[in-house]
Amino acid sequence: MDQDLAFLRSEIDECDTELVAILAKRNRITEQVGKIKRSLGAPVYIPERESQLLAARRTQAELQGVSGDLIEDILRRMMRESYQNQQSELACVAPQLSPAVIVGGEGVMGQLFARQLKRSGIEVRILDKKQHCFASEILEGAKLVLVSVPINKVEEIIKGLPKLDDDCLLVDITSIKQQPVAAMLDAHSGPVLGLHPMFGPDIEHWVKQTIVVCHGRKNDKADLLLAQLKIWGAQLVEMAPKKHDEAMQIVQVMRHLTTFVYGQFLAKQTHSLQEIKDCSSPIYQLELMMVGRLFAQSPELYSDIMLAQFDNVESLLEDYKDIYQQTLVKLKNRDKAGLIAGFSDAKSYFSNSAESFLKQSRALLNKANDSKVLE
Ligand SMILES: O=C(O)C(=O)C[C@]1(C(=O)O)C=C[C@@H](O)C=C1
Repeated sequence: MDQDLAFLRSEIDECDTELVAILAKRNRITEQVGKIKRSLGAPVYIPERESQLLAARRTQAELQGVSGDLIEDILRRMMRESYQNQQSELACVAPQLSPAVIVGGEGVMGQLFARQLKRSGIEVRILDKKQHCFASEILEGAKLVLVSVPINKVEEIIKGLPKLDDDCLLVDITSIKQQPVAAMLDAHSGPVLGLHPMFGPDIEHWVKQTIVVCHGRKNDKADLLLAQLKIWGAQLVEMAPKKHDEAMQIVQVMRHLTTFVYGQFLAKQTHSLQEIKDCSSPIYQLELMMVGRLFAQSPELYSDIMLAQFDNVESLLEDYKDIYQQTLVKLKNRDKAGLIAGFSDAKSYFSNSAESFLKQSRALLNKANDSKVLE
């Protein structure tokens, strides 16, 4: 029996060894594909190719009694490797944006943009506090000026920019959009574009990352930058600055506020994090990670994000407090019907996405469980 087990395990080792060799081969091929795409000016992310490839391999797998979901998981993970290994050198469809200046280019987001522009062959100059005295020289002849500075300094920094050439594209990446876009339109007579990358500096690649686009003063230069972002694989969502800021009040301010309060509440409890984690279901562990994640990031940045829009969220806060209060009352009164009614209100809001949320969260939970190492 022991020998049978040892033999079968050696067969598994052989399969896994072949798998490693195949993955290495696939990586080498996708790297070459990346080089060709660079010279053709093609994007990293080709959704049609991906869906065609996934469908073909799912069918093939199912015919051989292998789960289609398993193959899709593996292939998607491998495609993520492709995105990463293809982004060291990227196609350039906007050489007219060279040289580019990143104002605040020593900050983490500024560096992220600088790296990506350079990988696309665009000359990048950094203008941060250290280079302040040379601002005019650095900005001379710039075709793209990208402002990546803290929210509470953005207007002042835009106002303080020396006059830029009329054909220079002025862009900001602040997480609010109305004031910065207005300030840029005021300070510059050329093309203006507001961007809000919905991701932090720790992304491993740009594919499928969302960037909200707020047009300031449209022209070809702005279109060129958008085309370049698409080459990197970013998903662009166009929105008016006001609409964006209102959405952010919910997505960022209210969300962060809830997480912020909850994290501080947890810190006051007598149970250690380990104890809480040990008796949490996978979904709750994921939630804990999301809460913990906020506190692992820049307190400055998140305080600024909440403060920047706090004056505009008064009515949202009132709504939030009302619902909190009403729920407490229902609980105190043992009002089960009332609680159930609350469920059905929220459920109808989520209804269209309920299925896909369930599927996606199940996949995340499985992944979280897989990555657990038990001693
Ligand atoms: O076919 C390509 O263009 C690739 O870069 C390869 C690949 C893959 O890994 O299969 C990666 C990214 C694309 O979105 C599509 C497919």
